[in-house]
Amino acid sequence: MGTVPSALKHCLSYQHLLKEQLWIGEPAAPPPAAPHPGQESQESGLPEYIKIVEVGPRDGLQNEKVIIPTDIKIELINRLSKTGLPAIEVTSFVSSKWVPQMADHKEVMRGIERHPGVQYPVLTPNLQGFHSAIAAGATEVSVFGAASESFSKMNINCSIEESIGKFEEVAKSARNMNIPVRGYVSCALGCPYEGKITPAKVAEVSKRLYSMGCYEISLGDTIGVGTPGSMKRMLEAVMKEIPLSALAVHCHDTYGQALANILTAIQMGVAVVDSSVAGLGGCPYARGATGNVATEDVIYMLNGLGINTGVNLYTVMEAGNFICTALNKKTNSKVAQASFNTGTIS
Ligand SMILES: CC(C)(COP(=O)([O-])OP(=O)([O-])OC[C@H]1O[C@@H](n2cnc3c(N)ncnc32)[C@H](O)[C@@H]1OP(=O)([O-])[O-])[C@@H](O)C(=O)NCCC(=O)NCCSC(=O)C[C@@](C)(O)CC(=O)[O-]
Repeated sequence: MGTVPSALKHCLSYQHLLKEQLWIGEPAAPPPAAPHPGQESQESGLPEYIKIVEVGPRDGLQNEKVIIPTDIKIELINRLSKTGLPAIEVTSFVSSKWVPQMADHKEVMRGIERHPGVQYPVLTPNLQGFHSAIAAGATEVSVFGAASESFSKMNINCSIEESIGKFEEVAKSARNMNIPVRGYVSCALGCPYEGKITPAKVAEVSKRLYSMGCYEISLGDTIGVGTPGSMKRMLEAVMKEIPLSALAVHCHDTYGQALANILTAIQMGVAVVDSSVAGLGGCPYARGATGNVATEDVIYMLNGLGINTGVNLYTVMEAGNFICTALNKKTNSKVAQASFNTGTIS
């Protein structure tokens, strides 16, 4: 390399490292038998396995200004189903007047190819949504509450107390049909209308969702304002009420803190992480909030920590490329940006 300028030297060696897959990570083999998230810990104390819940097709696409054709959504989900992801949130059974981007929920649900071992949850805010979801073939649903009164009102048009009543109806019907229910708590680290939310309020709403039978509680940093400090304080409060094995984190990346917040959560033992391919998304009721942390970036970090996810990073990047091309937008995943720029993926 005697005459190669130093900048180019750096570039060559960077590509060499990528080729060796030191950073990208070998396509991970799926875990031998679907382990319970967080069941085992590494010597470092970090979980051996982390379950990634892909929320891009719902949380990501609900926030796009244009209405995305149904066949593009179906193709995205079919591609994601082949990556090893254990759970892909498909759509929402909400009012099409409120969220027109999800109006084709039935067609999407009916159109996707389901892969064995993959869960396909959908959002259902009330019994009406639950019954439509089941009629369309849903086998898992999520209710979505908030730790902020104002956000609850803006998002689902009712108070926290009223929402709990609606979720209880969903949980009861789901129990009778053996349908698992996941629960979200939005504004866990801050609210777009009220600002600060106390960890005690997050713990209280989480406990109510868990007590009604939600098997997992996903704690949403809806507007991405959290920091590792506020994540730690919030989790400490919630962990007093709910077993760690039932907790997930759902971090938007508005302030660039999502990966740091996720690392904090997994250091505390949380073993379920929500993320969105290409970092798509936001929330229609949280103006300015950017997308979820990119799935590609989470897998890259977890690969580097030696944590198994069973997910193939390359195929997720390809799915990300597919949807970004369809939307004519740039990926928000730093890992995908770096890999495409260096020609590792073409
Ligand atoms: C919750 C509702 C439906 C209440 O909506 P509402 O207007 O209060 O409901 P209503 O019971 O008074 O009924 C009014 C109309 O809505 C219909 N309706 C009633 N329920 C349904 C339903 N399930 N599906 C379809 N239609 C429904 C109902 O049939 C009726 O229709 P009309 O007679 O006027 O023609 C409404 O407020 C809504 O759709 N909100 C949208 C909520 C939403 O999707 N938000 C974004 C997802 S949450 C999120 O992104 C955060 C999360 C989960 O990612 C975590 C985080 O980041 O924090």
